[in-house]
Amino acid sequence: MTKLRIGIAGISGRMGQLLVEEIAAAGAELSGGTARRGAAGVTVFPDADALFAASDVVIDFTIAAAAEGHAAAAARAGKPFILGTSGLSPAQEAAVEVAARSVPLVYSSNFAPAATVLFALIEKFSAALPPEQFDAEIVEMHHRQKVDAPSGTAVMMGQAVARGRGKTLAEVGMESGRDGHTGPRATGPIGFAALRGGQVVGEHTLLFAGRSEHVSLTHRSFDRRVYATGAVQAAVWAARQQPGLYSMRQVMGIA
Ligand SMILES: NC(=O)C1=CN([C@@H]2O[C@H](COP(=O)(O)OP(=O)(O)OC[C@H]3O[C@@H](n4cnc5c(N)ncnc54)[C@H](OP(=O)(O)O)[C@@H]3O)[C@@H](O)[C@H]2O)C=CC1
Ligand SMILES: O=C(O)C1=N[C@H](C(=O)O)C[C@H](O)C1
Repeated sequence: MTKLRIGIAGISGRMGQLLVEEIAAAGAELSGGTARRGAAGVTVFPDADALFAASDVVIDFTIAAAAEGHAAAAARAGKPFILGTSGLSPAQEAAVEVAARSVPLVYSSNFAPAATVLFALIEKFSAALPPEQFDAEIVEMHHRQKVDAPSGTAVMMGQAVARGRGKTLAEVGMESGRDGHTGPRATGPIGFAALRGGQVVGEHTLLFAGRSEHVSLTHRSFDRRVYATGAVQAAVWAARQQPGLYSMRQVMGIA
């Protein structure tokens, strides 16, 4: 049986290096990757088009500015695409949605299984805890190298809170990085705070703060390999799908 050939955009990165190992562990074949300064021991292609030509599926953990072009390259090649990069702007996400009209595209800012389950739970909590009674606040902490804030996972948590309340995140609003004379907290918007320091892999807490009680939901990653395992699982799954934009919840079969 021929092995699934998986390529990695950003093969030299923290996630890219772990993906090399997880692709082998899954019994798939590494086609190679892209890396602007090269990478030892793997095939490095000159650009994304060459990477897609040599791959059955490509996984992207790069930066937002590059991810949009990689999604377009997926559409040109007609190959499934797994997008883990966070921090995309609304315009960049719109470009990803366009690409997903012609190829299977799994997009998630967190491929860890327990985080994926948590998004589903958050919707249920939020549907039962109305904004007039419970303020939703999200606090995240990451390693000092992280370049985007709030994290993609924090945004996905916010989206899940909004969905549970029958709205989009844009409709409920985000209050990010409060500073100075902010006035009292508004009813409805979701608060976001980002801490950066050391080598924290990823910690996220969603707090529902009511007048007389609080409930908080926390996810902690101790090893970023958990994301690489999930992304490879998504790649194997996407290779069998029709074109469309998919979530990790769909990959895992979580309603
Ligand atoms: N969805 C999830 O589960 C997870 C998502 N992430 C996200 O994945 C992304 C990458 O994280 P991480 O691996 O820690 O980051 P790194 O900085 O370690 O790696 C980023 C990679 O992107 C490449 N890159 C940078 N700029 C460009 C560019 N302009 N064009 C092409 N490639 C580029 C770099 O390669 P080079 O410089 O060699 O070209 C490098 O290999 C982040 O957005 C992060 O938030 C991280 C963990 C889990
Ligand atoms: O940059 C990281 O490291 C991580 N990024 C993702 C995010 O932005 O949520 C996932 C995880 O938190 C690690």
